[in-house]
Amino acid sequence: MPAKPRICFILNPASGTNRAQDVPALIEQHLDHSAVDHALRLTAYAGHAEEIARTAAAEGFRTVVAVGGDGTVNEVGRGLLGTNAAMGILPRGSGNGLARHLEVPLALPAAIRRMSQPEFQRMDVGRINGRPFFCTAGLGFDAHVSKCFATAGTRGLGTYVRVALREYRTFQPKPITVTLNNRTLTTDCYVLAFANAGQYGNNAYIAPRADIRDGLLDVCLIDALPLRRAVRVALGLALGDLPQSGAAVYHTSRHVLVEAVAPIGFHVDGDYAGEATSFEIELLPLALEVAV
Ligand SMILES: Nc1ncnc2c1ncn2[C@@H]1O[C@H](COP(=O)(O)OP(=O)(O)OP(=O)(O)O)[C@@H](O)[C@H]1O
Repeated sequence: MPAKPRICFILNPASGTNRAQDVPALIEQHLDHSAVDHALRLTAYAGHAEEIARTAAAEGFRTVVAVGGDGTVNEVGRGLLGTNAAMGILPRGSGNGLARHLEVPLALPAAIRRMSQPEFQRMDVGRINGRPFFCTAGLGFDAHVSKCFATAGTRGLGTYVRVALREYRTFQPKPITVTLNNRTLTTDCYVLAFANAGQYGNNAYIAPRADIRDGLLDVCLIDALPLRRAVRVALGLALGDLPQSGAAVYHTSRHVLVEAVAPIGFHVDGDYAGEATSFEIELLPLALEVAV
């Protein structure tokens, strides 16, 4: 009898707002143990999931599952790039942008059952200044909010909205030069988002037309955000019609360069990543296999 495929679940106990869920018991109960063997490993610190994922791939696990939110997905995905293992997701974060884009069930029992007999597909991967991202990366206000969110004490959509409203009162855009598709554009950067998948998480659609397998990033530019436009952007994020609203400008590209006079903060899959004055954003076509 051929050996059963092996799945390694990597659980980030710090992810999400509902930490009481008993993930090991749910896996015992809902995984089809006649179809797959599994291991469960816990992260002990930020960045640990990348190491565990790389080791699991080297040990021959067919699928390595990020049990957490987009931060955990980013770490596991980073660890799996260039390996033969596919990434699965059990969504347990507060936003779950990539899981929602890939239509992974948000209820853990259903997501676990699906891992017993997944469908394997490949997806594109983005990179900003050498750091891989799987869902979105960006400069400006969204990065600033992710920095404030990290120290807000609570998580979830409510905290995110509260922090964004507070910071909106004082945030100032910065001048940048953007080069893409053989064109150079001088503009202000309130938000410059690079979307591999369509949403930030929580069904906030920054680039609803993004296709994770098209070999292109959807680039969304908002140069200024006066109140009326801010209301339209918020509605556009919620309704998924931001491209049609006229409140943001869109491009698609495989390679983008950004130069700024003053340092600008950036985020990688929703986690604040520091400041820089030069950015190179690239797309790696179909660089990761996913189990969905
Ligand atoms: N054992 C740990 N202790 C503390 N932090 C950890 C641990 N393991 C991972 N982390 C960090 O926890 C952070 C939050 O995780 P994650 O992004 O998965 O959840 P989330 O923020 O609730 O979800 P989302 O990104 O979907 O909103 C990640 O940046 C990750 O590096």
